Amino acid sequence: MIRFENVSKVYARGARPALDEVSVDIERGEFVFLVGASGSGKSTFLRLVLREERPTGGRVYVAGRDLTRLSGWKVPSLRRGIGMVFQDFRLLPNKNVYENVAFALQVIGRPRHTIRTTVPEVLEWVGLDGKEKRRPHELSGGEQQRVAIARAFVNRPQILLADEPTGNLDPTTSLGIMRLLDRINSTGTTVVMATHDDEIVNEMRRRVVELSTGHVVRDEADAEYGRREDILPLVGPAPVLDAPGRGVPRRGAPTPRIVVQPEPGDLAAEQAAEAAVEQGAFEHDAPELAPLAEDPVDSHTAEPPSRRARRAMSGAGTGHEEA
Ligand SMILES: Nc1ncnc2c1ncn2[C@@H]1O[C@H](COP(=O)(O)OP(=O)(O)OP(=O)(O)O)[C@@H](O)[C@H]1O
Repeated sequence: MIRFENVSKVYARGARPALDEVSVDIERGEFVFLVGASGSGKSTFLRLVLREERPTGGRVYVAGRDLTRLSGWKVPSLRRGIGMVFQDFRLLPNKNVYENVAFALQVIGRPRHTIRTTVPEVLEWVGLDGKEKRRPHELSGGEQQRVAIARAFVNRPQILLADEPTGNLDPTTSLGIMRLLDRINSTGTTVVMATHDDEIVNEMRRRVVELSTGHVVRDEADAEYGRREDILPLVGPAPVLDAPGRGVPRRGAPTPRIVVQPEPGDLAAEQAAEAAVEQGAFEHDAPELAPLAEDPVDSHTAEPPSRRARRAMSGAGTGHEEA
């Protein structure tokens, strides 16, 4: 579904390559974590998949298309098949929840009756029914991220890219978001998520591609955030290694919640608008959406997140059983 062949990217003012001879093959339906220190090249990787940037060397293939040769007028059709979720949500502040999601369908020319049925369905699926009329500033961070995910998924893309989607959320809220992404993945959508969240990666145990100064230094199935020796604390008591999420220092501590006003050139809006020009790129048969059961939005459970995470990720309530 996504193939990088010896891909290098040197930015015009970049001192060193942001990516250097990177080769990665991601199959249809995979869930892949992109990890690595700040500046290691994760966002650059995602931008190349979206054709926001072009490689300076090598080839990038997405859904069988060679993006290095893709003409500009075909880029909207490429992006129509890719949903994108960001750390800072990027919702339209003057539109309510329903309108934020409906907008993504309006700009690609979906008929009104389709929008009227699809939007409530996807909002229920992400756990936001009853909140359709709220504006982004009336929602918690986790709820805003659910709106952003609904907007990215409403057109049923083949690929969902997420750049630090839990970066502004607390661990329990992050877990709800991960369950949602897991569930989206279980419908057949390929998910690639850049993250610093070691707890999430360790709980999910999916494929991990680790970048370091633009090189792939690890590509491992069912993996943890870092190698064991990398996540031991330098000082203090030894962590309890048989209790995931406990005693392991978090690298990506949550930052305060923020609501970002989209720039005039907001990518999501731009993507959607561009997509209106182009039709029919990545249609695929998506399974029926069932509501996301029993997953409280921003739950304030007294249960420790790590215990809840283990239970959720190990089967009960992952959403797989309902799909
Ligand atoms: N537009 C740009 N122009 C010049 N250099 C850039 C540009 N974008 C990124 N870089 C550089 O490319 C390298 C990789 O950046 P990138 O944003 O891909 O890293 P990252 O792993 O996503 O980092 P973070 O985790 O902080 O988001 C960094 O050295 C960065 O300074």
